[in-house]
Amino acid sequence: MNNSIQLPRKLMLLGSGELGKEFVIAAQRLGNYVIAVDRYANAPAMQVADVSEVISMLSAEQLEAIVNRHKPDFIIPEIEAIRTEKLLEFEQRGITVIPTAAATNYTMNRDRIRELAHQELGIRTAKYAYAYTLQELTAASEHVGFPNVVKPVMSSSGKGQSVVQHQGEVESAWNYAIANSRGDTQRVIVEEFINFEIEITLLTVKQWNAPTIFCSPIGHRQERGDYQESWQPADIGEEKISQAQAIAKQITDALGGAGIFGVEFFITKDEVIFSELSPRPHDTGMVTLISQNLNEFELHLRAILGLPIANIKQLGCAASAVILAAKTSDIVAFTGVAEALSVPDVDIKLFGKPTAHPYRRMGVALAKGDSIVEARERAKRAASQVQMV
Ligand SMILES: Nc1ncnc2c1ncn2[C@@H]1O[C@H](COP(=O)(O)OP(=O)(O)OP(=O)(O)O)[C@@H](O)[C@H]1O
Ligand SMILES: NCC(=O)N[C@@H]1O[C@H](COP(=O)([O-])[O-])[C@@H](O)[C@H]1O
Ligand SMILES: [Mg+2]
Repeated sequence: MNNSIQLPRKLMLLGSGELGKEFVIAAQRLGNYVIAVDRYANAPAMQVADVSEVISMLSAEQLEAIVNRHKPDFIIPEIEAIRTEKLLEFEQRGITVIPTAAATNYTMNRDRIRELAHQELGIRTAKYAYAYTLQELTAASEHVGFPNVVKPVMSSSGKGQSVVQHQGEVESAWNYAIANSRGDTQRVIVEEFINFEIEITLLTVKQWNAPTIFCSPIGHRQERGDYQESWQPADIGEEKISQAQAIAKQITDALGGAGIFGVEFFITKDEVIFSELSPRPHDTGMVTLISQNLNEFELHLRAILGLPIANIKQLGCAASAVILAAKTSDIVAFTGVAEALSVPDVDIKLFGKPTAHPYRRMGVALAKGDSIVEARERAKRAASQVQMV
């Protein structure tokens, strides 16, 4: 046990959405000082942080200015779209970047992490190819085959992603990907469509001076490349759990550092196929707000600070279902929360995002049940009762 750990610490969070908000709450509960950063004011995590900064996180100069102003002990990325080369510099100056600056660089874009997993570590992934132009995408699609999935190399939550059935749909997939790409790379990845039985997130906790530990697998369902509901535990059998854990260990060891990772897999009848990972809490992992003794945000915090995690206890069948905005609005208000909360073992989190647009995630419903079916049904019903007005 490390008795030399001193609290509070100064944490700078780069990205301040719903995942950051729960992380800040966990950090505040141990009295830490948090600087919440994002591209817009009054972002969810800013509402619970000590101070906030509004900057472009893709700008090296703006990152430099706020790091000099606040002198954090830790820099904790919450999104991918960050000038990660600058994080390498901060790390060299003695600031701890989570999980490491190199890991944030590997996972900023889909191509680097895919090359690490597939080329360097020999991990099974979907067949894939890249393209910089529509012409290249046409050729790459032919190589990968149909149906396939086209995604910008830099994007998240399914932005710019489409399933392509035949050559006639390639051009619109290209245009959609380029229009929704974040950052400055005009590169897309095309992947073989995997007809999986279930997809899971394996929350993997990498610690500085203790073994890597795992949460029980989280099953999820996605639409438009974005998560709609998740549940824990996901029933994939012990053998596939072991296989997924071994892959998650291999790839998180290669990335190094400490913190929680959301490692995503497609599970087919016979195979465990690595998809991608987040070097931070995962959206589908919000179910742990109700399903574990320590949620994914508390686990991330403890791993970062080097605090012990004596046990992770799964508390039984639980589920989450998202609450999405239906239209664009500068006024965010809800009805139906009271109705949703009248059901036992149901909870609602509203993120406090200041504006809405179609499909923007505004909140989440959480539920427990005697079975996964019951927990999912309760979470979905509760989510559908909450309506934006
Ligand atoms: N090759 C594929 N075969 C089948 N389905 C896929 C494939 N790639 C992506 N999907 C579906 O789209 C979802 C989103 O894809 P992916 O995780 O790559 O995107 P993302 O934008 O990084 O999402 P997030 O940031 O929310 O994790 C997957 O969870 C899966 O449901
Ligand atoms: N799949 C990644 C993910 O869920 N990220 C979460 O969504 C926020 C952005 O939301 P916004 O697009 O509504 O601003 C991010 O800040 C993070 O909390
Ligand atoms: Mg994903």
